[in-house]
Amino acid sequence: MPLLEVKDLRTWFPVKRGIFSPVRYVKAVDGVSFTLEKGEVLAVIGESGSGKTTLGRTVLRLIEPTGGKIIFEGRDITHVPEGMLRWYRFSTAMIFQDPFSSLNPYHTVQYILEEPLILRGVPPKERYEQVVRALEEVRLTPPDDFLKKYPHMLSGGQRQRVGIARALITRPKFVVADEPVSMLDVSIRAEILSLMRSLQSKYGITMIYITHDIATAKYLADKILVMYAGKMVEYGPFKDVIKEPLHPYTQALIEALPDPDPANRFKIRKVPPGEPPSLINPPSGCRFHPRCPYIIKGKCEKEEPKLVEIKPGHLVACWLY
Ligand SMILES: Nc1ncnc2c1ncn2[C@@H]1O[C@H](COP(=O)(O)OP(=O)(O)OP(=O)(O)O)[C@@H](O)[C@H]1O
Repeated sequence: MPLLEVKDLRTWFPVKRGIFSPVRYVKAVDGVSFTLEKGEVLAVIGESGSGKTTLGRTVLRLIEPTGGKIIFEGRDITHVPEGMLRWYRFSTAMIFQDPFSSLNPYHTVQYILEEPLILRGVPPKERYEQVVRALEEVRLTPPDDFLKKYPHMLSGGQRQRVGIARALITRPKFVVADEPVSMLDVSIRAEILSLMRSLQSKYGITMIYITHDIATAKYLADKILVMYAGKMVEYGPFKDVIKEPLHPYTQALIEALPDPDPANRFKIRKVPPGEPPSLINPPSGCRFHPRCPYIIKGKCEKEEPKLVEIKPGHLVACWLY
């Protein structure tokens, strides 16, 4: 049994312009499906506004889904009321993008780490021991140097280590990490991602890693799900997708990676120009068609492509296949 199954998930936000105008929807997540076995990491990739954060928050049931199903450990939790979600809250955690605003500035590191344990009724002595161990695990050592500090006394990287320690201190089974390194200095990103990978594999945590930067996914991802304008356009094992990206959008994301070879620096790349489309009024047919270099006129702008399995576990939604 997979740890997490997400089927045709939809999260639409109603928007109303005036009293008499009809309600329209921002279709932030529009038909996303994937499966995660225990200990697997799924990277969710896409440009800003493609619905990645909404997907992560919906799966954590921080946003009410509009449709589809979320099944965790075989239990359908899609619309379970908050009062009955305690066990799910205790099994899950989130690592946030912004380590500057996600930690309470008035609390010490010790309290920030203790708080989730207090909520779970862990006695004080055990709490202290777990906090010290958590600081050691995220390499904030010696722990005594950090216990009494406040977030503003730490660097960005140190704060994100506290954020990771806080998310993992309760040993969650499933974690959503939303752009955890995008606000950090480039020089420390790899270190933080490697730390996350080592803790994730040590504790067999199942994880969704959200990023707009496909290059950072290599540190963590077993699988990859590429989102464009609320839709999943490609999904499969990380190695297969990177080696042979099928969707023109995935190909563009991979080509847009900085090339370490200076000889290739001035090579013209196939990055499709333009902006991600509006989610209130998305393009007809394939949502990517206005930017696609391989558009099939008369088809792509009219009919929406369905996901098809090209190789075992490797799916793409594109009329080229
Ligand atoms: N509560 C809300 N009400 C209305 N629209 C929303 C709400 N939350 C998100 N949206 C819209 O949903 C779309 C997807 O947003 P989301 O934050 O999920 O994208 P993202 O891919 O995570 O982008 P980013 O990387 O910029 O966070 C955006 O158009 C956003 O404006």
